[in-house]
Amino acid sequence: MAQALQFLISSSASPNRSFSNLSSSKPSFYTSHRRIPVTVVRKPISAVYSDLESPSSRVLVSENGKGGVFPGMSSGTMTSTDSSAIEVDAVTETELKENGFRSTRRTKLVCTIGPGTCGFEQLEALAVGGMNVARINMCHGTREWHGGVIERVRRLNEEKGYAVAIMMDTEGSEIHMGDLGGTASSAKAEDGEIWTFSVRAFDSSRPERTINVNYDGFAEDVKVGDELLVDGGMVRFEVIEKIGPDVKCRCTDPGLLLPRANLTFWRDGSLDWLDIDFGIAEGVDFIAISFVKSAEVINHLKSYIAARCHDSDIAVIAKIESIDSLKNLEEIIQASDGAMVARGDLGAQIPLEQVPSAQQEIVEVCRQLNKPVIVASQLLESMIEYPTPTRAEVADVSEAVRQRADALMLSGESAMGQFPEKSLAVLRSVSLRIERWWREEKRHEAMKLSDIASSFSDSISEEICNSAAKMGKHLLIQISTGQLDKNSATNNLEVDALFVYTKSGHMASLLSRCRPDCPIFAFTTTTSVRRRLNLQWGLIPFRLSFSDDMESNLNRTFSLLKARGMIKSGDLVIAVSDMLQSIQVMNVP
Ligand SMILES: Nc1ncnc2c1ncn2[C@@H]1O[C@H](COP(=O)(O)OP(=O)(O)O)[C@@H](O)[C@H]1O
Ligand SMILES: C=C(OP(=O)(O)O)C(=O)O
Ligand SMILES: [K+]
Ligand SMILES: [Mg+2]
Repeated sequence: MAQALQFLISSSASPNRSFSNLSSSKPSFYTSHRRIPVTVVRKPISAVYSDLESPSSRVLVSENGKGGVFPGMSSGTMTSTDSSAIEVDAVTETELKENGFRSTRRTKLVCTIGPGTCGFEQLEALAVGGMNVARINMCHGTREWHGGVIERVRRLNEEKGYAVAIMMDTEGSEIHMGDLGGTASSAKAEDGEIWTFSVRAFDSSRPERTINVNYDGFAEDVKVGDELLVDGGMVRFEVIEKIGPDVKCRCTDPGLLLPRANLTFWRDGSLDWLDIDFGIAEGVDFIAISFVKSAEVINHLKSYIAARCHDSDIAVIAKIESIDSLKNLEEIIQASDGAMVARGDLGAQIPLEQVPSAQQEIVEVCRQLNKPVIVASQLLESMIEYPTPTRAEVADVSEAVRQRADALMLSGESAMGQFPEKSLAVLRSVSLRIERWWREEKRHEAMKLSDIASSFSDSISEEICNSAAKMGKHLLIQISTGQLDKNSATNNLEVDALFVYTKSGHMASLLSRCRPDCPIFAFTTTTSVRRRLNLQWGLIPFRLSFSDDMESNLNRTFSLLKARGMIKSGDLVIAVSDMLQSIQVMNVP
C-alpha cells in the first residue's frame, strides 16, 4: 500500500500533542538552525484520505485562465456555489496536461497596453499568450481611455475566466515645470508670494511670477488647499485659487525654482499623485510609482490607499529609475510591495554601462526582502518594428530570467508595436527554455536568504517555507535512507509540486522567494490576492474557499484537479498551510 508521510511542524512547545503513532526522528534534510519541533507521522494513505468525502460547497478557480466546463457537465450548471464546478486557466491547464508540472513557466509577463492592444480581442490574445499583468501607463492617453481598458480586462476576466491583474503606472512626479521664460536659469520664490502655475502656452509676453506646467490636466486635477512641492520639497506652495488654466499658489517655503523641476502634490497631509484617486476608484491591483526618491513617499502613499480602500488592497510598486532611488534602494524596497527596474529612465540618469549591475543589485535586494521585481524597458525593442528579436535582445531577456526576476515587462512592443503577440511569445519561449536549461543543469548558485520575519509566527512560516522548498530538492536522499517507504519509491522521486493554502498570500510569496525547482500551486480565498500573486515567480494561483481542515482541503483540491487531468495519482506533492503551519508530504491518491 502506498504511504503518505506527514511532517507536521508545530509552533507549540509540546509537539507530541495528539498524535499517537509518532516517530520522534527528525528528518535529516531538516537543517533548520531554529528550534521548531518537527514531528514525523506515519499514516497509511487510506487513513489520510478517509475523511475526504466531506460535502463541499466550495469552488476552485484558477488564475489567468479561461473558464472550462467540468467533464460531463453542461456550462449551465456552473455556478459559484456548485461544488463540482471548476474554472481553470486554459493556458496553465494545457501546459500541465501536456508537459507536466515541472514545465510550467515560472517567470511572469507584464504587457503595457496601448493603442495596438486595447481592444477586447487583442487583450484576449495577450491573455492566451501568457500575459499575467496588464499595465496602463498614465503618461499617455486619457483617463477615459484607460478606464475603457480596465473595463475590458475586467470583462475578459469575467466572461472568459481569466484573472489578469491590472497595474496602473503613474505619471507621478514626471509632472514638471517648463522653462522659466527668457534666459532665466533660475528664479527665487519668497515666502508669501503669489505665483501662477499654468498650462497655457505663452509667447514672449509671459506675466511675472508665472510658471508653465507640462501636464494638460493639471488645473483640473489640483484642488484648492493642496500643497505643491517643487523638486521634492525644495520649495513649497499652497494652492489658493483656480482660474481656468491658471492655478494661483502662495509660497509657504521659499527657495530657488529651477527650469523643468519636478512637481508633486500633498493633499490632506498625504502625497497625492494625480492618478492615484483614479486607480483607487477603479480598484486596480498594482500602482507603480515613477521616480520614487525615498521610502517616505511609499509610506505616505500606502497610508493614503489604506485610508481610502477598505475591502481591497492595492500593492505599491516602486519604480527604480533615478539616482536617489538607487541611493535609498533598501529602504524603498522594504517600504514597497514590489519594485520595477525601470531601465528606460534609469539609463538616462546613470551611465548606461552601470545599468546591468544596478539591475542585478535591485533583483537581489528584492529577493532578499521578499518583494516581487519586474525587469522593464527595451527587452525586445526592435520588435516594435520587426517580427523577430535581435540575438542581443534574446540574451538580455535570458539574463533577466537567469537572475530569476519575478517578471519581465513589454513597453512599446505591446503598446504600439507591430508585433505585440509575437513579442509576448518570445518572452514566453525564452523564459521556458532558460528556466528549464538552468534547472536541468543545476546551475543556479544557491542564494543565502537572510531571515526576514518580524514576529515569531512569521519566522515559523518562513522556516516552513524554506524547509518545504529544500525538501523538494532533497526528498530523494531521504527515501533512500529510509525516511519514506522504499516500496513506494518509483524511479522518479522528484517532488512534482508545492501546494500552499494561504489567505493573505504571504506564505505563497515566501515559497516563491526560495525559487524551488517545482511549481507552486497557491490556493487563496480572495480574487484580489489571487490576481496579485500572479506577479510572483513560480506561483500558479487558484481561488479556493478552504477550511481549517487541511485533509479535507487537500482531498477536495486533489479530486478537482484530478478530474481536470491537471494532476494524477502518484504525483508527489508537498503541502504547506498558514492556518496550521504544517508541512505534509504525500502522493496524490
Ligand atoms: N495609453 C497609450 N496611448 C498611446 N500610446 C501609448 C499608450 N501607452 C503607451 N503608449 C506608447 O507606447 C510607448 C511605450 O510605452 P511606455 O514605455 O509605457 O512609455 P514611455 O515611452 O513614455 O516610457 C510610448 O512611448 C507611447 O508611444
Ligand atoms: C518603465 C519605465 O517608466 P516609463 O515607461 O513610465 O517611463 C522606464 O523608465 O523604464
Ligand atoms: K509612467
Ligand atoms: Mg520611466
